[in-house]
Amino acid sequence: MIDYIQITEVLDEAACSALCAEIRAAGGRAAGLMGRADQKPAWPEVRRTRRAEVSEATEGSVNALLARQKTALERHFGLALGTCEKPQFLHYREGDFFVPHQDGNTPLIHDESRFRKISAVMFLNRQSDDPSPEGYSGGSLVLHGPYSGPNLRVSMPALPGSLVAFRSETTHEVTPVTRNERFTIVSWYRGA
Ligand SMILES: O=C(O)CCC(=O)C(=O)O
Ligand SMILES: [Fe+2]
Repeated sequence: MIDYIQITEVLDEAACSALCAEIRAAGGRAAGLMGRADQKPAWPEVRRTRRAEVSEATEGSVNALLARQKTALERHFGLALGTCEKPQFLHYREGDFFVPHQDGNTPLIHDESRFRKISAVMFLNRQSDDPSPEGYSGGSLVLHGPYSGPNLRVSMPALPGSLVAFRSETTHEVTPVTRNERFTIVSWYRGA
């Protein structure tokens, strides 16, 4: 089984549109991977997406929103959670993706990722196969079952304004965007 929770309507339509516009306008830079500071800044074979710097006010309101979801997530996952990492404001264009990976809390590597307990993704625009100008195609967030179990793949419903959360050790990927632009915000809750 893959354990995740989706909380709908954490952002309303107007907030989603404003965030997409701010992220698009910010331009952003190729997003990197967590790791040592001396590594190359981007890994286009592994992760291709832009990461935008938004205003302090926007980042502050997203931090507050993430803090408000904490109790529901603690209850769902049976974990005591602490603070969230600095949220990443992501802009995927056609062809952008993130290969299957874990965000942290695995016994694989001794870096900052070991403090991540719960990964959270907020969807800011709609995934749709009709050619609507606001929607995108492809770009599914897919969670994978653990390697010791059956070969499970579950696509998360990309409902704009919703937040999806899962344990950071869960393998997941973002399949390539095949049309238009995809906008998400991601962050990680650390343990208490
Ligand atoms: O954009 C997404 O849906 C998820 C991105 C992701 O997996 C990550 O940033 O670690
Ligand atoms: Fe991830």
